[in-house]
Amino acid sequence: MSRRGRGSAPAAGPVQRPPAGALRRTLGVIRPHTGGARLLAGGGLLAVLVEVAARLLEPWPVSWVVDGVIPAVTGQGVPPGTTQLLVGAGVAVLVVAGMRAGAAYLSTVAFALVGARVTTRLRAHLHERLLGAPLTFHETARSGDLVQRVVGDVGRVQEVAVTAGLPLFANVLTVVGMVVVVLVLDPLLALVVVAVLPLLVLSGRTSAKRITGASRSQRTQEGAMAGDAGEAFAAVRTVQAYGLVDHLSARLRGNDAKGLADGVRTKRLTAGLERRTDVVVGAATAVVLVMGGWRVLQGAITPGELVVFLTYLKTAFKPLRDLAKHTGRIAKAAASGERIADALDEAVPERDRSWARPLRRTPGRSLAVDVEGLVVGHPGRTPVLRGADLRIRAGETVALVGASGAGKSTLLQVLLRFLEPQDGTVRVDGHDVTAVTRESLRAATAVVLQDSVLLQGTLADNVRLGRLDATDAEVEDALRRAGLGSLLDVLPEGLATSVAERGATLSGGQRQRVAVARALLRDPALVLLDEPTTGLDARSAAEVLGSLLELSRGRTTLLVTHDPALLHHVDRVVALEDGRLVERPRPAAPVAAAQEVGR
Ligand SMILES: Nc1ncnc2c1ncn2[C@@H]1O[C@H](COP(=O)(O)OP(=O)(O)OP(=O)(O)O)[C@@H](O)[C@H]1O
Repeated sequence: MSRRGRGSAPAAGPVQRPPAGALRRTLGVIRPHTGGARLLAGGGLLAVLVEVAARLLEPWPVSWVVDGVIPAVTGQGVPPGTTQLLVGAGVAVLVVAGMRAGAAYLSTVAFALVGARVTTRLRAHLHERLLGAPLTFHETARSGDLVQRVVGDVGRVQEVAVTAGLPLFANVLTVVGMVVVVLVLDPLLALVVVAVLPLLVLSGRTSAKRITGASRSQRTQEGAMAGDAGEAFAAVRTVQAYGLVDHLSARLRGNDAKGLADGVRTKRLTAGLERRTDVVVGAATAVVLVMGGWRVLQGAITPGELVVFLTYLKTAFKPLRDLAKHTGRIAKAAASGERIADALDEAVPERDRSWARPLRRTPGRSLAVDVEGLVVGHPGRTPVLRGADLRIRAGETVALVGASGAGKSTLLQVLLRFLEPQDGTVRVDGHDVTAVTRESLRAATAVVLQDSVLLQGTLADNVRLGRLDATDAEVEDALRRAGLGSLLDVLPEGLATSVAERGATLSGGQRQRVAVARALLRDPALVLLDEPTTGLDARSAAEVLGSLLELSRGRTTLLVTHDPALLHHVDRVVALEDGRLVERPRPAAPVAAAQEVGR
């Protein structure tokens, strides 16, 4: 990933983007996924309002008691109805406490549910978008960093939205409510409280900017680290064989240290903000205490009302201190939200042309392929194919040979629409590939690559990736046709045998045949094979060859290979030379073929 450091160039130091922008982008990312959770959010909001009202009512029974008992304390006798007042105050405290507890519980549950629903949708959307992104995107992105965004960053946004966003919202409402009540009681005293607020907002804003910057940098480091770790685990055999464990661990430690430094900076900034808030609020309390006492002496307010003032200030203390704490956490979540927004912005799905139509195919019928004057290259590079022509009749098998880097795999990428022709045309069954939908073209095609990837799951699950609705019988038939019948017979759990991640528990040849079984299940009209036997020993290669012949029989097949043994079995051989395709005689014997390919 490029622009804002998809792990490659971590953004460090001062902030490049104001937190308001980061926060706005985060909210923009969340908003489309809130549909359906709005009713629940509305209920949660109502509960928050009730909780805020309870918080505002809380000190009033105390005020009644203070004002009620003062005459007795000052020797003016016990006013009538004092007992009822005391009992009433006690009941009121109980009612308000119950109201507050119930409302707080309901709002927490409601917002936790909203958070979970929205997050599930956002995560699924991000995952789908990234998985469907063009290969050019994935060529520069690091998979570990993308995983970090899908799992870690989305999780952090959710966690903070529920545990900080909600309290922050309730706290802001509480402070506003308190200011209103205090204004009604004594505008002069209220002025002191109101004067403090802009100070707090200003200091919060500046700190939030810095915290977002440090958090963003920390998250980028974490993404880079996830990228490093993901690559290392994926290549664990090479890492151990080359004795690279210490080297790669040291690299991870280096990245970790940089990330931790940013983490400490974030903590320092947050702690600074919280302590500044303490001092400002403490100063405001001192002023209210002095001025409040003076106003009571003047008779402007009652002692009970002064108690309300002071209780409000004490109660406001907590929201304000929390406000500082939550500002920091929200700034961190905004940094995560930005990373999600960046990924969504950059992983723009490839759109089919507006006139593109699905490729219609009749089951069992193959498709002819016509390549005419094809010019194509990788983004930012000079074209690899420069005027290539090729015609493959329906059902024909053509081998494509050529030196390493000649552009053989590039041609397959064009046939799969991973790359767009810069000039010339590629037709499948007479239709220009750019005028058919990618989905239908790929649905008609099966691919077997040099190193077939298996996913965690059972053997059947892995074959079924070729066609998700295939029955067990169809899966078994495909495996047997791919030459894995004897393996299936000796496996105690048969189709239900677990396959380790990336197929580590199968041999290279078996993995390739599972991939062929997967392709067979698709009943493809076009088969693309990219060096399917490379890296296998002679015996495994011969076994895989058998399954490949079964797959290509009667199907239009383009086979990229360096393996002379495969060339006997094809109808024609074409070679890629200087960006063009030239017909070659089909070798008569493996030795001759080897010489031919090795030219
Ligand atoms: N994603 C990419 N981005 C930029 N250049 C690329 C990319 N993939 C391949 N290339 C370049 O395009 C050229 C053709 O590559 P391609 O993989 O098609 O060759 P090939 O004939 O299949 O080679 P091999 O037999 O070694 O697999 C090479 O010079 C390669 O460096």
